[in-house]
Amino acid sequence: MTELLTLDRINVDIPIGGGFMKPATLLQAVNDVSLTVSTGETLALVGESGSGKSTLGYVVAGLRKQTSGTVTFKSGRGGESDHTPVQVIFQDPFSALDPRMVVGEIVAEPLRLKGVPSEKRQARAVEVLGQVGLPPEAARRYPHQFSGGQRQRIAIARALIAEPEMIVADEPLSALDVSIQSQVLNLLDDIKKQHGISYLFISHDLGVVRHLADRVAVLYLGRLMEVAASEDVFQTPSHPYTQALLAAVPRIGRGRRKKEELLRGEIPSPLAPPSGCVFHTRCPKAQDLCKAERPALLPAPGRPTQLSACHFKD
Ligand SMILES: Nc1ncnc2c1ncn2[C@@H]1O[C@H](COP(=O)(O)OP(=O)(O)OP(=O)(O)O)[C@@H](O)[C@H]1O
Repeated sequence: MTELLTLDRINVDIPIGGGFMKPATLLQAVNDVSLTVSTGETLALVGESGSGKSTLGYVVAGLRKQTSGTVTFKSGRGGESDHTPVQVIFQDPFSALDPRMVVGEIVAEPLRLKGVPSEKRQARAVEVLGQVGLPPEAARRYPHQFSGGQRQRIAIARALIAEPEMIVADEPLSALDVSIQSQVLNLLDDIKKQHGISYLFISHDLGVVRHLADRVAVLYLGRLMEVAASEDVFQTPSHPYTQALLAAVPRIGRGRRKKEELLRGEIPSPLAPPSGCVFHTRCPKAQDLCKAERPALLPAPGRPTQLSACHFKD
């Protein structure tokens, strides 16, 4: 597989507070993140709230500028330039759709911006609505006339019409009823197979991630803790933080372990991240070295493709 997206040492620092003669404090929302996503691959970004998943997704989608580091796309479409490489699907499909426009116009909006004539736009809109399981009449209705799951389908159609090579999906299922989530999940899976699109899939739901992701990147306080194939992350997690995240997921027959057995204390303030390994304040394996030195993201023992940023990894 060829690498479609390469992130090289991405940092996003957000200035907080400050004022006249008073410097702002820099919040390191994303810190030194390097990752690749191949053509047709789904990379999931996981981690607790505030770990920097959305901020990194916005950088990939071009919605936010990184403070330093580079984002490179290598299109698999050779000489073609008339396409948008990345589209985004957000968590809340209602606020993402303009309530005053009919669905056909909403879906065709990316083509309007490119100057595609109206008739051609509408025909394409009906075509992509069909691809997400909505009838041609949907084009003439308004967003409020649809259910949450249907609205997320409309958002997916709007992303598809631009023929992206990658979709950044930021918690695309979490605002939907549980009964609808698996339908939208299956649709995303089908689209990937049919169109060979890559996903950067942001989710805190590890069950969904296990179903959809080829590889998983685990973030904590803006830093990468572990990056590996999905089955390695779920079957033999290497980093103590990944192990704690997985152990907190209830499984049939064995329940959920107590949170305090897994993660000590609260997540530290991102404005004052711990020294060395940022996870050391909550880690059951932490030793003096962890306070002093930041561990590099390196292969786990005997597992060359499973990268883990821990001095004492399994
Ligand atoms: N515009 C902003 N102003 C101030 N702080 C911000 C801003 N955007 C992000 N942050 C901070 O950056 C850090 C990373 O936030 P981000 O939303 O990327 O995390 P996340 O993992 O996506 O969390 P969630 O799952 O809650 O969406 C957090 O500490 C957040 O408070």
